[in-house]
Amino acid sequence: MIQKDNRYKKIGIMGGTFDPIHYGHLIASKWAKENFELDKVIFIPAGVPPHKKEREVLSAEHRYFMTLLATIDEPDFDVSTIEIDRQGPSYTIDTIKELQAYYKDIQIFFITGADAILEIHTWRNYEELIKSCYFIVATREGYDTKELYKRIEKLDQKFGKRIFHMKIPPVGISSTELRNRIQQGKTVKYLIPPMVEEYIKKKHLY
Ligand SMILES: Nc1ncnc2c1ncn2[C@@H]1O[C@H](COP(=O)(O)OP(=O)(O)OP(=O)(O)O)[C@@H](O)[C@H]1O
Ligand SMILES: O=C(O)c1ccc[n+]([C@@H]2O[C@H](COP(=O)([O-])O)[C@@H](O)[C@H]2O)c1
Repeated sequence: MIQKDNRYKKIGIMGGTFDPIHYGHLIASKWAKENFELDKVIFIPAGVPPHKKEREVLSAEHRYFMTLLATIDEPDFDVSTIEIDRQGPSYTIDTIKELQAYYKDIQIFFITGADAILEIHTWRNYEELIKSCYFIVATREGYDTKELYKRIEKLDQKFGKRIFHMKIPPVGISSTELRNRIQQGKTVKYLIPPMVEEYIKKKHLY
C-alpha cells in the first residue's frame, strides 16, 4: 500500500468502454477509493477503445451519458470526456500524460479488472505506462487469481511495486452479457443502475 503523502492528491482513474456501464465497474471503483484512500475516482469512457475493434461500439455520447447517470449520486466519482475529446484510439499512456501535465500534484492509480492486466504487455508503450502511474487490479470472476498474482509478481520484479491487487466481491457481470440479455429482451434489473436501464430503454439501445 502506498503511504498517503499530503503533497499529492491520489486520484483513481476508472477507464473503460462502458458499453454499458454496470455494477462491476462501480464496485471496483468504490472499493479502490476506500482501500487505497483515494481522493476521487474519475471515470473516463474511452472515445475509441484500442482493443475493441472486433465489434461496433455504441457512440461515445451514449456511453458518456450512461456513465454520468450511473455516477451522478456519488460524490466520490467524477466523469471526464478527456478521451472522447481526443482524436484517434484512446491510449491510456496519452491520457496519463495529459492528466499529469494538467494537474502537477497528483498520484494516479489506474483501476482495472484482472483481464486487463493479464494483457497489459499489448498496450501502447506499456513499459512507460507502468512507470508513470500505479495500477489497482480488481479480481474478476472467470479470471484465475493465482495467474493474476504471478503476473503482478513478474511485473513487480521488472518495474518495482507499481501494481496492487484488490479483492472485490465477485461480480459476475460483463457488458457483453448485458448487451446479449437486452437483445434477447431479458431483464438487466439489479445488474445496472436503474437510471442507466431507463436510458437504454428510452433510447432503444442494443
Ligand atoms: N465484473 C467486473 N469485475 C471487475 N472488473 C471489471 C468487471 N467488469 C469490468 N471490469 C473492468 O472494468 C474495466 C472496463 O471494462 P469494460 O468497460 O470493457 O467492461 P466489460 O464488462 O469488460 O466489457 P465487455 O464485456 O464488452 O468486454 C476493465 O478494466 C475491466 O477489466
Ligand atoms: O493504451 C492501450 O493500449 C490500451 C489497450 C486496451 C485498453 N486500454 C484501456 O483500458 C481500459 C479498459 O479497456 P476495455 O477495452 O476493457 O474497455 C480503457 O480505459 C482503455 O482505453 C488501453
